[in-house]
Amino acid sequence: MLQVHNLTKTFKNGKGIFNVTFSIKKGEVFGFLGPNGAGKSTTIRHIMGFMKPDTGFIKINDLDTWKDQGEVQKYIGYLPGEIAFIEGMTGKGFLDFMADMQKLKDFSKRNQLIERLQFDINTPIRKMSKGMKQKVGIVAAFMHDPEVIILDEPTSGLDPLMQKVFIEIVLEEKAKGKTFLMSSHSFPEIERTCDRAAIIKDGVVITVKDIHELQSMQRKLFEITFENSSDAEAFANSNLPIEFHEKNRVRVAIQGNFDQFLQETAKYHVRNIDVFSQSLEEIFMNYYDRTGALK
Ligand SMILES: Nc1ncnc2c1ncn2[C@@H]1O[C@H](COP(=O)(O)OP(=O)(O)OP(=O)(O)O)[C@@H](O)[C@H]1O
Repeated sequence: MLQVHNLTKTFKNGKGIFNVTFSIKKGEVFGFLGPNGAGKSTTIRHIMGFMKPDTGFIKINDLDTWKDQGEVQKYIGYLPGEIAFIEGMTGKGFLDFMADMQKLKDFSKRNQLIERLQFDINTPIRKMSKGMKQKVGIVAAFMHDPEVIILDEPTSGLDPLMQKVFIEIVLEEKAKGKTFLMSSHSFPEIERTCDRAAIIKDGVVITVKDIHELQSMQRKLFEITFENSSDAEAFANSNLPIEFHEKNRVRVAIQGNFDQFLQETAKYHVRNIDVFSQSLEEIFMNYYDRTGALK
């Protein structure tokens, strides 16, 4: 459905993207993960046909996104990282403008999205918070029912409740067979929606992985407070990877295999458990460690 092949763009300062290659199947939600400045937006701008690659190509439905730009756009819904709104417009003004460009006839999806995302379309955009602007952009990306939806950091600015609504919308569209590319630097967001994800750093795709494989790379720290210090002592003497032990508190780092941890914990009286997930940056570091050469 979407093929990115050997895409290279070098900016004058030497930064850019280098030999980026991946492909996305129809009906797949594909995550594009990387820290700030990794090259996510640059890749997406090429996919949208806004930039001409130095080398390589992108195809959507067998159309070249640079050469057949006009044709390709009909299939795509797009949420940019930062939306350039026209000065003085309201949310409604912007959505009407986009609906005109998309030659939208049926407004039912648009109305339904506005209701679910809960915002007032009559507010002038310059008075909107980042999250509200993001909602306007999400409606514009989905309302014409495109086959392929490309989202550049879609949940930035959304509160947790709205992030949840957004994820539900993505999963519903996925169930209808829509294809997604979604960039993010948030692992949990990608984890809930994506089938596979590419990790990009310094303009280079380091790996493309099944999301379950990525999840198994994520270490979780459990800090357990036991009812008494003798339980904590016994737990700390198990062969689990203990990071810290003091009085009745023990911190253990688990990666992938939770069974032994659960069995061991269940032997004692537990007062509280706090969980800390490894950040994306830490997963990257972990990944580099494992692959040596990338260190
Ligand atoms: N037009 C440009 N001219 C020069 N350098 C650029 C240009 N556009 C992007 N870059 C550089 O290319 C690199 C990749 O930027 P890009 O915006 O694609 O990253 P990103 O992964 O989307 O980051 P973020 O998460 O911060 O949005 C960065 O080092 C950026 O400074």
